[in-house]
Amino acid sequence: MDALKRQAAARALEEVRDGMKLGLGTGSTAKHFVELLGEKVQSGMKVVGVPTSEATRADAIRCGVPLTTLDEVDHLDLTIDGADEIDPALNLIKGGGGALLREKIVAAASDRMIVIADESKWVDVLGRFPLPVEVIPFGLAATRAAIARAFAQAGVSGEMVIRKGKDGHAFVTDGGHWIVDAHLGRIGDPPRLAGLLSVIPGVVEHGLFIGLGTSAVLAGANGIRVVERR
Ligand SMILES: O=C[C@H](O)[C@H](O)[C@H](O)COP(=O)(O)O
Repeated sequence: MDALKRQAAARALEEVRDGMKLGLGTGSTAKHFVELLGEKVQSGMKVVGVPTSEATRADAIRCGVPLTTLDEVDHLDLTIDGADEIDPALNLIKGGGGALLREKIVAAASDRMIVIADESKWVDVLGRFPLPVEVIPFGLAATRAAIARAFAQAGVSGEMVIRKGKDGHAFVTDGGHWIVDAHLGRIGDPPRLAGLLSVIPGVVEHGLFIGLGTSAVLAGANGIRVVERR
């Protein structure tokens, strides 16, 4: 599996050109990309990256990839990031690693987003992977009730679980928020659910990425395929 992730990362690297401003994703697949990009930088390629998490920032520094911020540059040429699920419309579930908020800000500031993954992430319908919803701890019971109402309106339902860290306490994101993982099974209309969740005051962001992925690089036992968003 790890070899497939690296193959997808290597294929995406072929799209990187000298002088590009890049969004650097988070997770085990994106980490391969950062490492391979670091090798290119060592051999002379000039790029600059905006990391989507503190973990990726540390990886990029370790690999010698020059970094900037979205305060210093207001737009990026290309973001390369992993995903937890990808559907045929290139709607995504992201946030398995808790980085969805910065990932979405960075992807939205990019001209293109290439999603890199092994084939196991490709699904007909999103939802088997629990949907991460990043929330403010204040007023959480009220926010959960509002999320449940949004689920009902979108025709989905399922258990909501507050994500725990390794220490057994609530997992805290880089932004200082908590994550509710919603076990929905099947999300029939991802854009509708995304819209309903986005207007809930206590919801900071959710893991549905709609219209952000421009292509997906999928590595499987039979090779690599590239899917462009129609
Ligand atoms: O918050 C984490 C990110 O959305 C990751 O891109 C996603 O969870 C996929 O990670 P991995 O490449 O480790 O499966």
